[in-house]
Amino acid sequence: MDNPVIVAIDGPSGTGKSSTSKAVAAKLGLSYLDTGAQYRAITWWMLNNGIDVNDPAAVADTAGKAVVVSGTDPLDPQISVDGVDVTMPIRSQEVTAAVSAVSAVPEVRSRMVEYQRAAAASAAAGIVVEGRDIGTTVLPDATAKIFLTASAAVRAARRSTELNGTVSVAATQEALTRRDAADSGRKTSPLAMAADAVEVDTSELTLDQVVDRVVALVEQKLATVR
Ligand SMILES: Nc1ncnc2c1ncn2[C@@H]1O[C@H](COP(=O)(O)OP(=O)(O)OP(=O)(O)O)[C@@H](O)[C@H]1O
Ligand SMILES: Nc1ccn([C@@H]2O[C@H](COP(=O)(O)O)[C@@H](O)[C@H]2O)c(=O)n1
Repeated sequence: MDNPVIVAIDGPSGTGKSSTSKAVAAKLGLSYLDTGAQYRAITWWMLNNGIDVNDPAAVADTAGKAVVVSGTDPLDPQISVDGVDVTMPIRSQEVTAAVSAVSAVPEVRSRMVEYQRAAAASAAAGIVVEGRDIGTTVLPDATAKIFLTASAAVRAARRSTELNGTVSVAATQEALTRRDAADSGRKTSPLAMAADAVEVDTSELTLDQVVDRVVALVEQKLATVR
């Protein structure tokens, strides 16, 4: 039997990782894991339990207490913490503003990485895993590694459209640039492109074009290893 296919899709905020990863997984018949949702879920739990998310010692002390369970169906990705479905609440502005501080704490990362490697190991056909450090740290032996990029202006415009213009493009761009700087600047497994990843700039591409390009890259890789 063929080895499971592991696809790592990393990149800055709003470059299209989730949209692309779900579609690629569905097309290739693979599982799907949104690691950003896991960091958001533990952040939601900390905020909900009155933990000061700007106090790394308090975050580290409580990092092991929450049980995060991620679904891996690309057509219906769900996530829960301590049995509470948090699929929607983890997208709040409050969680988005706090998540980079929580994800920078090494104790949080080591727990999430355990979950992520376990999900990859148990995906029978294989899995598409999206995040910031999948190709560099979590799954360095992935079959294919993609690093999605797009200009900050394009990302902000797309996100603002998604939010029906309720947040201005300028404020959206400022927030995503700040989050990228925090994620790139942290000590433990920062946002970075793996040396053997292929960069795909999505600025001028439709989602369908990005998906086709990523599927082609995975198929090319598989042709060389199988
Ligand atoms: N190629 C594309 N063309 C147009 N819009 C796109 C494209 N890719 C993604 N989008 C849109 O851009 C927005 C951000 O996409 P998505 O949530 O997939 O990015 P992300 O990298 O997972 O973001 P985050 O890092 O914040 O989780 C969504 O509204 C999505 O529909
Ligand atoms: N592998 C990862 C994935 C995410 N993060 C952190 O989570 C935040 C939210 O991620 P989204 O993809 O949902 O936007 C992100 O800003 C990072 O702080 C991470 O550290 N590592």
